[in-house]
Amino acid sequence: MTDTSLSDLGWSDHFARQVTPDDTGTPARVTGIHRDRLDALGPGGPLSLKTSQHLAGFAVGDWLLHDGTVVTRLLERRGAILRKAAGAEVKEQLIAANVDTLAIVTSCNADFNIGRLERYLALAAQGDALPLIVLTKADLSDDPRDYEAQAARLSPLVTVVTLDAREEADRLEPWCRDGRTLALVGSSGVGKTTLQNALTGIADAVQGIREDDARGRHTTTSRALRPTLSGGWLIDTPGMREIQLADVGEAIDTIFPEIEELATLCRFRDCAHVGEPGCAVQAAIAAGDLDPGRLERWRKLRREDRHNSETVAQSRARFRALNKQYRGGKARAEAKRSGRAYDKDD
Ligand SMILES: Nc1nc2c(ncn2[C@@H]2O[C@H](COP(=O)(O)OP(=O)(O)OP(=O)(O)O)[C@@H](O)[C@H]2O)c(=O)[nH]1
Ligand SMILES: [Zn+2]
Repeated sequence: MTDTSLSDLGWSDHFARQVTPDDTGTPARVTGIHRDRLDALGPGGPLSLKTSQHLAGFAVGDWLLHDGTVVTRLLERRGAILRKAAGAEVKEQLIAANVDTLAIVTSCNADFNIGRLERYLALAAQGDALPLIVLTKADLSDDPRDYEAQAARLSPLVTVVTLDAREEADRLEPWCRDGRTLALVGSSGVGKTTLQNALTGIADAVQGIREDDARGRHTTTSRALRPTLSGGWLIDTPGMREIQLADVGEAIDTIFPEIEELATLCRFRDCAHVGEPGCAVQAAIAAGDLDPGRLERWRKLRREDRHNSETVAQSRARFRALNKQYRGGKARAEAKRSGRAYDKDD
C-alpha cells in the first residue's frame, strides 16, 4: 500500500481547499481508532498517530493532517454518519466520516422492517451519503422481488440490490471502487461480514479482536476502514439492531417528501394532521393516497428527533465551553513556557 495516491484514498477538492500554505502537516485518512491512538493511511503508507484532542471526536474515514507522529489538524468532513449513543444520556456517537454510500444491509426475512429502513435512510441523508439498500439471503426467500419492491418504494433516492451475500458480493463493487467509500450498516447476522470478506479479501471471522501491546491488553473496536479489492474503501460497523437518531430533522423531510409536500397544502401552517379542518394529510389518507402507517412512523421519528436534538444541542454547547476552556489553558501554559505573549485566538 506504499504507492497509494491521495485520490486513491478518497481525497477530493473539498479537503484540498482546506489546506492552507500555513499548514505544515501531511494528509492521511483515519483507518482505525484505539483507546490512545489512531491508525491512519497516507500516500507514504500506514501510520500510528497520537493526538491531544479527544479520540471520540474522530471517526473512521476522517481526513487529517499530521507531522508523522501527531495529528496537527482534523479536516472538516464532507459528511458524517452518527447516531445517538446507547444509554439514557443523549450524546452523539460518530460511526463513520466521509462516506460516499451507505449500504443498508437487511435480509429477505424477519429482519426486513420498513420502519428500520426509513431510519437508516434518514441516517444516510443526514450524513450526505447515497443510500443503497442491500437485501441479502435472496436465495432463502420464496419471493425476494416482493421485498425488493417494498424497499424501492421507500424513496426515489434509493437503489436496491438483492443478492446472495455468499456468492454475489461483487455486485457492490461499483460503490467501492475508484477511491469511493462504502459503509455497511444493519443488524447482526444479515451478512455484513460475509460481504466485507468478499469485497476486501480479508477473512474477518472474529469480532472485537484482542490486541496485545507493551502496556497491556486492550480491545480494538471492530470498526475500520479497509481497502477493497476493486480499489475503494469499506467501513463495517458492529451490528445495530436499534438505531437512535440524533439531529436528523432535515433528513426526515427528504425521506418522507410526500408528507412534507402535503403539509404545505394544509389550511393551518402549524397543522398537526390529527383532524384539523382543511388538513391535506388526513385528506390523502381518506382518499387512500397515503399509508396511515407511514404518517405514524414519520410522526414517531419527528418526535424522537425533536427530543434528541434538544438534548444534543445542550450537550454540544457544554462540550464547546469545556473545549474552549481547555484550549485557553493550554495556550496560556505554552505562551508562558516560550515567553511569548498570550494570544487568546490561538
Ligand atoms: N444463504 C445465505 N446465507 C447468508 C447470506 N448472507 C449471510 N449468510 C449467512 O448468515 C450468517 C451470518 O452472516 P454474517 O456475514 O456473519 O452476518 P453479519 O451481518 O456480519 O453479523 P454480525 O457479524 O453479527 O454483525 C452466516 O452463516 C452467513 O454465511 C445469504 O445471502 N444467503
Ligand atoms: Zn394537516
